[in-house]
Amino acid sequence: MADVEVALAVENLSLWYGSKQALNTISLNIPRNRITALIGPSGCGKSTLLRCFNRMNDLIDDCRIEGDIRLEDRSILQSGDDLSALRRRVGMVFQRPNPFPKSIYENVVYGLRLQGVRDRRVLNEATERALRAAALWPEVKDNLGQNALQLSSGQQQRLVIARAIAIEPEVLLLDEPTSALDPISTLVVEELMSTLKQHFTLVLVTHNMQQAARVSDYTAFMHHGALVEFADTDTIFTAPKVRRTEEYITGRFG
Ligand SMILES: Nc1ncnc2c1ncn2[C@@H]1O[C@H](COP(=O)(O)OP(=O)(O)OP(=O)(O)O)[C@@H](O)[C@H]1O
Repeated sequence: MADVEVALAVENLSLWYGSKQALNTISLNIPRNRITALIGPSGCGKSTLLRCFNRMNDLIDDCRIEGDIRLEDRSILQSGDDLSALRRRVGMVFQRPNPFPKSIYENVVYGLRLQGVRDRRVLNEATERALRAAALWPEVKDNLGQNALQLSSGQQQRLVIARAIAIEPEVLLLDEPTSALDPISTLVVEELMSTLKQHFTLVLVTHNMQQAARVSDYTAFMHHGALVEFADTDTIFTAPKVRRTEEYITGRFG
């Protein structure tokens, strides 16, 4: 990892839901402009760690965090911090496509309108740019006024990605973004991730080890809230250093 710059630095991060510890002293550096996959058996803490990066866990009562996360060298866990500013910099896409019941156009410009952008030309250009980047433009360019809920689920997921990137975040968090999609749409979104990393840092939670192996540059294997091994994806899948990683990727548990 000597040649890559760090987007997110996680330092001794621990998290409790009430008395239950879900993350245990995790430290790792998420490289900029790369795809980092978080893998591990159900309940190991993947989504919890992902949600720390845009402080979605703040919504949960009884959630306590120790340690630190730095985004481009500045801590994001300070209590006085502006959460909407953080979420502009760290966007998120969920398992089920969740477009708003509005037109395709209004979905894409949603974040820009919240920021007070009114200039029609700016909004139009941003819409085309985001939809092109999300590999959806050719399919929808003549129907931008159509209700987003009429799109297929694969198109909806690409629209949600367009909505997230329209405000040009630095980091895009993807929580099992293809698990509700058919195999063809899954491949389209996987190809899309590979092009998006030119502009964004991507962090991907996936249950699908083939997907992690196909699309990610780095893989973090987690178990029982701890980070067991973090390395470039080839190393994790072909020559892991820790026995538990090897047992997991060869399907011996999980
Ligand atoms: N809101 C919550 N309140 C209490 N416990 C929670 C909450 N969210 C998650 N947990 C617990 O924290 C642990 C980690 O959950 P998390 O969802 O991060 O795991 P995961 O690896 O993403 O799992 P999966 O692959 O099944 O989605 C689990 O034991 C889970 O039950």
